[in-house]
Amino acid sequence: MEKNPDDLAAHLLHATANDHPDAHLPAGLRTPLHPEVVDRPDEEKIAAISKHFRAIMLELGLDLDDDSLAGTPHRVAKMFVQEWFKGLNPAHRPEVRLFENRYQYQQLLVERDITVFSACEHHFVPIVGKAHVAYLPGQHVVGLSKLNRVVQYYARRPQVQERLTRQIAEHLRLSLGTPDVAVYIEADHLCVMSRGVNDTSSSTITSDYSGKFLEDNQLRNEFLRQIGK
Ligand SMILES: Nc1nc2c(ncn2[C@@H]2O[C@H](COP(=O)(O)OP(=O)(O)OP(=O)(O)O)[C@@H](O)[C@H]2O)c(=O)[nH]1
Ligand SMILES: [Zn+2]
Repeated sequence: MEKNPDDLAAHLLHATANDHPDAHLPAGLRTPLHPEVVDRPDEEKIAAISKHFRAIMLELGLDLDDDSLAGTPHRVAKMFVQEWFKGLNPAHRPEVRLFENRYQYQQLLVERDITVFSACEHHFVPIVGKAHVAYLPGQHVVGLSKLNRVVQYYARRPQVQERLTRQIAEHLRLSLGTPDVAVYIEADHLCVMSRGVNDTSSSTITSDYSGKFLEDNQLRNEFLRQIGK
């Protein structure tokens, strides 16, 4: 039985300010958030982060009066709030628009090579990679760009790749109203490449298969073939 794709939209519509922004996801998949800070306006967050980052730069011994460095605390704060971590703000959660599947397209649909820019939550350095997502349409098809937008929404947070993969898969299952979803992410972690073990050649692969992708090896292999694996 297909779940009504309006369920997620209805839930989000009725979510109150006190709800966790990931309240639609199972508890273990929610990004750990501090309840009092989530609702602060962007301008307040940028001002506070800017102040703290300035202190970090001073501790490093940098001259904040230098004309090239003077604006850096504000630049970094703006980048964190409005770009790198914009997925922490539920105002940026994409609306997943569905269309009636009048043409009865029922084969595999793959959106491949979706750019992933994220950040490792342990070291706050970039995770860069590609996501490949697929689903089997039922009564509805999704506007293609919404698949990219869902990936980007969850990527633009401090992350671990496993949770990112599972959040995307769960969100797609809910919003598409089908369990037949596959998510595959391959990414380079700057925390592994540029420090610690300093390994510039290893990369990390994660995947999430559900519904027919779990039951049907042929379908899963076709997905993997289509993404060049
Ligand atoms: N499971 C998982 N681990 C990650 C991810 N990104 C980074 N890590 C790891 O998080 C771990 C943090 O381990 P710690 O031992 O606390 O940190 P550390 O001393 O900086 O570790 P090293 O990187 O080994 O120097 C490291 O092993 C990282 O490689 C991710 O997406 N998933
Ligand atoms: Zn890291």
